[in-house]
Amino acid sequence: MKVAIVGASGYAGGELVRLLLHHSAAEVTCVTSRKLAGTPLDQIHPQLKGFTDLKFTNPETDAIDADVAFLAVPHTVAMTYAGKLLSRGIKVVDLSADYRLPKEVFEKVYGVPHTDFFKAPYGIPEIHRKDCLNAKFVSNPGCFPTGATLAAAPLAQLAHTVIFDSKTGVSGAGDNPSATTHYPNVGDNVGPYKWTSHRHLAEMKQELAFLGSKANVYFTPHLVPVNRGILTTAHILLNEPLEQKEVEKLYRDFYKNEYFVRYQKPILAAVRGSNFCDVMVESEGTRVVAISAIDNLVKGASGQAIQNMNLMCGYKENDGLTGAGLLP
Ligand SMILES: NC(=O)C1=CN([C@@H]2O[C@H](COP(=O)(O)OP(=O)(O)OC[C@H]3O[C@@H](n4cnc5c(N)ncnc54)[C@H](OP(=O)(O)O)[C@@H]3O)[C@@H](O)[C@H]2O)C=CC1
Ligand SMILES: CC(=O)N[C@@H](CCC(=O)OP(=O)(O)O)C(=O)O
Repeated sequence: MKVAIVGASGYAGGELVRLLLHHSAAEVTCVTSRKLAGTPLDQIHPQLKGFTDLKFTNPETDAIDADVAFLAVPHTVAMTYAGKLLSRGIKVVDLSADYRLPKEVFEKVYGVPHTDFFKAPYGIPEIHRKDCLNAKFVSNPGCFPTGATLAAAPLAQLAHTVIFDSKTGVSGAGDNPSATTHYPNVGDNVGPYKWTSHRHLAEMKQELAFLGSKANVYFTPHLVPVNRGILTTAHILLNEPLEQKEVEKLYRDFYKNEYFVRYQKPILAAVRGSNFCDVMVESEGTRVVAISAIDNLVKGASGQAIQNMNLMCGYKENDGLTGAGLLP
């Protein structure tokens, strides 16, 4: 199966190539970058030296010859590629935010018009597996909403308030340097940002509502000096108290058939490089603290995108994704 990656010079694109090396059937045949057309991929992603001879090409949709294309480009860019690729019979997984929300919500949150909207499955397979199976297009979720939704899902219907507090690694900001990601500003520091207004809040609200929740949902992200990973602490305020063993059973049951969600103490460094989401809960009556850890570039982006490709194309859901994390 031929795979194209549009936006392969970025972090998510590089991670797609790395992970797909382990897939039983997928072969990456096209990697695009406008700025680096003609440059060998391994000059930009030296971790891939010896694994590929691919060179970057310009992302002209007519020239992309593939069975599946991943769009690892910024939001508002993906919408200029998705429809054209689909009309040529190419299945598409979009890693950007362009198809995660209804049109009017997207336009409000992102402050731009959507120029090619269509409805798409929201690719957290643990929540929307049926919609992703055999789909021609899947919208891959945001990194924060993935960790947050998986932390709160089993209690969604029993809560009146859910407060997500996340710590994220710097690779979440992509490979374009900025004052925020400048080392002296990040190192030895914890930086809250968009305290009450992060664009991912809309996805979190959407997913908890989909799970039947009527809870008020709040979210504050923090930048921490690590390259990869998101640790989310969910404060889940319940309508009625629940004992520890009841809450734990709810989580274990909810995820009992899920390969990628493990009920164990979440350690940020231990999921790095893997597609696992580790989650654990502690109850103090009407407040439950649920904590999840994911790698933002894997379960939060490229790994989950491959999980979705597997569902769309009929491969085992964990094909290419069985690698363990790293610790330390
Ligand atoms: N980093 C993360 O943790 C996560 C990222 N995502 C999403 O994945 C997508 C990629 O993210 P990331 O890899 O971090 O981003 P980067 O900024 O690291 O890379 C972006 C890529 O898109 C290409 N690109 C940019 N503009 C255009 C354009 N107009 N047309 C075609 N290609 C373009 C760039 O190459 P060139 O400019 O040379 O063409 C580059 O290859 C984004 O939508 C991001 O929001 C989702 C979840 C987590
Ligand atoms: C550290 C950092 O800046 N993280 C990014 C989110 C990561 C991401 O890529 O999310 P999208 O797919 O929705 O773009 C942010 O807070 O906007």
